[in-house]
Amino acid sequence: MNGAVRRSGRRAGPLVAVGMMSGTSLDGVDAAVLTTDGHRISAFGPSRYRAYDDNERGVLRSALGKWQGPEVDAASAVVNRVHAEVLDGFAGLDLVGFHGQTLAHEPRGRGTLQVGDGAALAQGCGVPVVWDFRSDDVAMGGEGAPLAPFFHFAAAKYIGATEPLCFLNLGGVGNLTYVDPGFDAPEEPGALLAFDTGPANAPVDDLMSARLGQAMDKGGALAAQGTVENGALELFLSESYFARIPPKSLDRNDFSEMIQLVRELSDANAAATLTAMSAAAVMQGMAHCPTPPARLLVTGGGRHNPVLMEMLRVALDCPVQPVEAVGLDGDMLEAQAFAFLAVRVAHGLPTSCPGTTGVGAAVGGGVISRPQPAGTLA
Ligand SMILES: Nc1ncnc2c1ncn2[C@@H]1O[C@H](COP(=O)(O)OP(=O)(O)OP(=O)(O)O)[C@@H](O)[C@H]1O
Ligand SMILES: CC(=O)N[C@H]1[C@@H]2OC[C@@H](O2)[C@@H](O)[C@@H]1O[C@H](C)C(=O)O
Repeated sequence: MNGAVRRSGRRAGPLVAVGMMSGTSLDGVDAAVLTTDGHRISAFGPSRYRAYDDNERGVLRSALGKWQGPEVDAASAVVNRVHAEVLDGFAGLDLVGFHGQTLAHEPRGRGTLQVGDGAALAQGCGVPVVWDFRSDDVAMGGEGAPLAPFFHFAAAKYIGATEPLCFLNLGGVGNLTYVDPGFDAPEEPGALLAFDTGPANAPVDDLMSARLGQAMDKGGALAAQGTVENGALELFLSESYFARIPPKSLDRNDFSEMIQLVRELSDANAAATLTAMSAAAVMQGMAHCPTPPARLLVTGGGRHNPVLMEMLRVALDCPVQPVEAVGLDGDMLEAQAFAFLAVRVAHGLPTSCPGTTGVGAAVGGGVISRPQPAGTLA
């Protein structure tokens, strides 16, 4: 283990970290290796994906929105087991960044809950694990999300961006980061503005699951056959969330009643309308950017949906491209973000700031669990 893992605040050397993310889509676990000193990305490493099987996904789904109880314990056990399995495929690591699975998120209420036990994971793999990334930010008045923006800042520097640009993650929920790469550090006021745009793939996934027993609208094939119902779209856009000044964040199921807005529509028209809602939420979000960005780089599973991507291209004034256009991996960007954030936590650096979560001052969240030597465990 590299001795730099401490909350020192001084500039420490690069570490090899793996980040592991189980997102709101409940599709599976992404894991990706990154070498970084917490400021600069030195190198990207190997990555792995492990899909949840139907049984595991069912266990996670039944625990969504719950804070405790047997469903939460069962979900936690699935998360622990699958992450330990994924981690087994990596070698030569200094550190693990373990996001866990968000089950509930109410930053202005009961808090935020990501299940998964980082201490047990550290004991199992023999490498320090950084986890519970969001709680400190929420405790200090922040939204606790999104947290990828500090990584987006480093990614903008990595690709040599000189003008302000946006990253858009289209996961179950959508989140947007405006980055001004002219600043030296992500926590400088003005360097970042970030927030959740609204629901992204979750409503279409839920529709496909409820009506057709399928996990997603693959390639936007169903939406492509449908027509957008503008009345439902307007009702959706009248939600007060869209006018709220960012930073702001969402729980996966905050907009779950959207399905009701399309209940009278055919499968194809419902898919087209829900897809248009996700795109419209992004358009509303883009209006909050302090200056027009030079480009919108799209990451997350939604970039594989050509109908959604075309809706964004038609609606926005700037080029809309998958992050692959600048050499990044849009399936692994969030996992890489939690590798990056783990190193920042280990080096005593902040992981969120007023521009990204609305927290009062820059805060370094996360808990570090180190494996205990044999014989010291109770
Ligand atoms: N080929 C495809 N066609 C259409 N949609 C797709 C395709 N591939 C992935 N998706 C969508 O992307 C979703 C998964 O995206 P992703 O893995 O980025 O989500 P996540 O990381 O779980 O969510 P979040 O970022 O909100 O935590 C799927 O559930 C599906 O809706
Ligand atoms: C509470 C929570 O888990 N939020 C997720 C979710 O998924 C997308 C969006 O909502 C974003 O805010 C966040 O994840 C990403 C990785 C983030 O924190 O940047």
